[in-house]
Amino acid sequence: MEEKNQNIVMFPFMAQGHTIPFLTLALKIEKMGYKITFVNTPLNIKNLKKSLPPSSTIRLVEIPFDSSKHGLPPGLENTDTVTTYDLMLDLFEASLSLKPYFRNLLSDLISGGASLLCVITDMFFAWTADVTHEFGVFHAIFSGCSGFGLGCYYSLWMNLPHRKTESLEFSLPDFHEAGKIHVTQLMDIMLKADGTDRWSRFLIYNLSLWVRSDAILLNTVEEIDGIGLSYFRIKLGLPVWPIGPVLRSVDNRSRGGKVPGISPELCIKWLDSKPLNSVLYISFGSQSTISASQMMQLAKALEMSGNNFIWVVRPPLGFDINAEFEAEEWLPEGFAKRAEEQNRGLIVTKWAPQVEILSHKSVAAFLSHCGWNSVLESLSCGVPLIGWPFYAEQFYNAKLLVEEVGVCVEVARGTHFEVRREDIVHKIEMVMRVDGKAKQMREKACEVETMIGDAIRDEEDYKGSSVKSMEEFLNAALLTKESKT
Ligand SMILES: O=c1ccn([C@@H]2O[C@H](COP(=O)(O)OP(=O)(O)O[C@H]3O[C@H](CO)[C@@H](O)[C@H](O)[C@H]3O)[C@@H](O)[C@H]2O)c(=O)[nH]1
Repeated sequence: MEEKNQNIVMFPFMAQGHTIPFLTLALKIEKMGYKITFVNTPLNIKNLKKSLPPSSTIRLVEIPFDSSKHGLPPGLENTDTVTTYDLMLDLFEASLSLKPYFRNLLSDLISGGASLLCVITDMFFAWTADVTHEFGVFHAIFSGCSGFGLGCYYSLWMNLPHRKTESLEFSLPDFHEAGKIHVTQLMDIMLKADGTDRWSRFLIYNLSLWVRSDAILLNTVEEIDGIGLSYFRIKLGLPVWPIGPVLRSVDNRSRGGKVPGISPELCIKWLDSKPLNSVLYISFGSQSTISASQMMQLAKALEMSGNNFIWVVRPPLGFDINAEFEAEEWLPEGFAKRAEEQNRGLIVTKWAPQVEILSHKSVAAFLSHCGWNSVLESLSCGVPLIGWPFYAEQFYNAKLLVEEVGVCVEVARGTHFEVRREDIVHKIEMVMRVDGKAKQMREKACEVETMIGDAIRDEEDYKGSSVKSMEEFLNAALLTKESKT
């Protein structure tokens, strides 16, 4: 690796779903020879220290933040410990106070002699673009979301189209290519939004500032996400570079401090004992869970379908998500015992080695909330999905996978949805069978696996689309730097 005397400042929003992809990207850019300064609030920096490999030279830098000055509970610096949307919004609004400190931080870096190539910040920190430009430095926004999912999210907040129709289904005025959106694909805060409420005000202010950046980087792949990428290219008039998949390594360090509920070795041993394409993997990302009644229906569906499964369980909604899992209370009587005795199911509490599981040839399908990292990890292994999106852009990720890519069937929407075990069984069979639609989906997922593999191929005579995008981004930042000196 050629050492480059160039600094890149990276600054994610204070949420695990944001810090993890940022850190993964930081580790990738570090390997390319750049020096990384990774900025966050004090408590987040403390936690991030545990996630860095010992060999990393990434510099973790604190930006001052005192939650109690913003009416937040003491020590609240991350959405992980947030229990209500109101509190989350308080944290979003409080993050605007970081502006002068961020300016000082850049000023100190530059006056300290650092050669600053660019600043990469979160989609919720678009105000950093103007601050960065004060120093004549290139600014990019990075998001771990898909172009399609984020495009729908962006357009919905900017236009609030559901407020202008009585219909349950509607198009996005500036993103017709996305097709129809159904009201069940809107989070509660969006359903209630009218443009004057606090959420609308914060988000519309923030999203309107995206055009001030110099580029958008997305953890996605041109070949599967062209519709969303085109939307942003036209809408913002900026380069939009798909640089994904930037995936966590199987080394679980970057899991954000979560304790694994099972070792990868045990998991693999269990999977080794199962036939090819026979296991359903079920997990709802890093911080989500389902309701107690949904959990019961899902468990009963798993018994009815008779398939092998690995299920990452967490206490249901309304309980502390980090508490011990009470199988007797939240699962049907004797469910866990039967799964173990019949050697049919592995119930994992807290955290599973997801990347290892999805890479195993016994895994046939993934029942997922369609968080974009999970989607990329699944498709990178050619595993089709059963979608159960909960919130944010997950609804539109599922839409992309069902309607455009053809690698997913949707089983439920949201955490209030009354899901029936028969419907779950039907969807599991649709994806797990060896013939019919299941076969088509598996073939399509394998095609997508190849596309993703090609996108990140970096050989002397071939550079994949994501490799080229990363190069174009770094060259653009360098050109800006050279033009200012
Ligand atoms: O037991 C587990 C559970 C999760 N993971 C990992 O945790 C990550 C979860 O990411 P993702 O699937 O994207 O889910 P969230 O954590 O919910 O993701 C947030 O961030 C995503 C990317 O920005 C958005 O698409 C989602 O809407 C948002 O909730 C993945 O890398 C998984 O491999 C594990 O390794 N083991």
